[in-house]
Amino acid sequence: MSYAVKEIFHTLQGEGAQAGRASVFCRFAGCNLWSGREADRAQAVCRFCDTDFVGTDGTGGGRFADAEALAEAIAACWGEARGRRYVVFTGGEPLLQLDAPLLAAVRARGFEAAVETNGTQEPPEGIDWVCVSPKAGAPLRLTRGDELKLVYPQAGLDPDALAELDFRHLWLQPMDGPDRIANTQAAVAHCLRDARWRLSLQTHKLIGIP
Ligand SMILES: C[S@@+](CC[C@H](N)C(=O)[O-])C[C@H]1O[C@@H](n2cnc3c(N)ncnc32)[C@H](O)[C@@H]1O
Ligand SMILES: Nc1nc2[nH]cc(C(=O)O)c2c(=O)[nH]1
Ligand code: SF4
Ligand SMILES: [Mg+2]
Repeated sequence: MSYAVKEIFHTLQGEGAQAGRASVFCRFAGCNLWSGREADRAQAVCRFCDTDFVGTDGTGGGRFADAEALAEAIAACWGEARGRRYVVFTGGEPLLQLDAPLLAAVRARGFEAAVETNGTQEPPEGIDWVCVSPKAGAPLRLTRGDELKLVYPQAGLDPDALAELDFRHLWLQPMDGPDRIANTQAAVAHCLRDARWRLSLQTHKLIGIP
């Protein structure tokens, strides 16, 4: 299968339990919950997205003919850095494209693989770290994983119900946008009310890295 990739970049994971970890981000093009066009945002299922995932024109992006070609680009992006190699597949919605051959190809190059997903799709076997971020109005099919990251607040998503699912870490991530400050205060207040949840800040935005 070929892959449409918006961008590939080397940075620190900014969010969740792996925050601060050097990572190659492979951002796939396309999502099932929004076209990515601003004109469609108000009608989309997911309306608060902070990401441009349209096309293949970003840094290191392109159309990759097969898993070997994409894994080579990911390995080249990591370069000669020391320590455990780590790739985060995101998007867009990565589970529309991530498949067993690509996981095998990055593993063969020494990578552990993580995914950031909206939870509407079943993942292939063999992902080392699964982060699910459910979206109000979208079917949640993936109800287990390593971390659940709830962008907060979202009308129609009940933290109490989500806390019962099978995840090792539960995060509230304040929704970025015009209400970021109020959303952050609300997330802090919820973490104080219910210590099952911890606060996930988008630390890469705070320090101005990708
Ligand atoms: C751009 S999404 C791509 C992966 C996948 N489609 C998903 O939604 O999980 C990456 C992460 O950013 C989060 N996110 C998107 N827009 C956000 C916003 N405005 N504020 C805070 N987090 C946001 C998502 O919930 C997800 O955890
Ligand atoms: N540094 C950094 N950390 C991230 N964690 C999840 C991200 C994403 O867009 O999926 C992201 C991102 O875009 N940049
Ligand atoms: S599901 Fe993820 S990529 Fe798709 S629009 Fe929502 S936040 Fe953006
Ligand atoms: Mg991001």
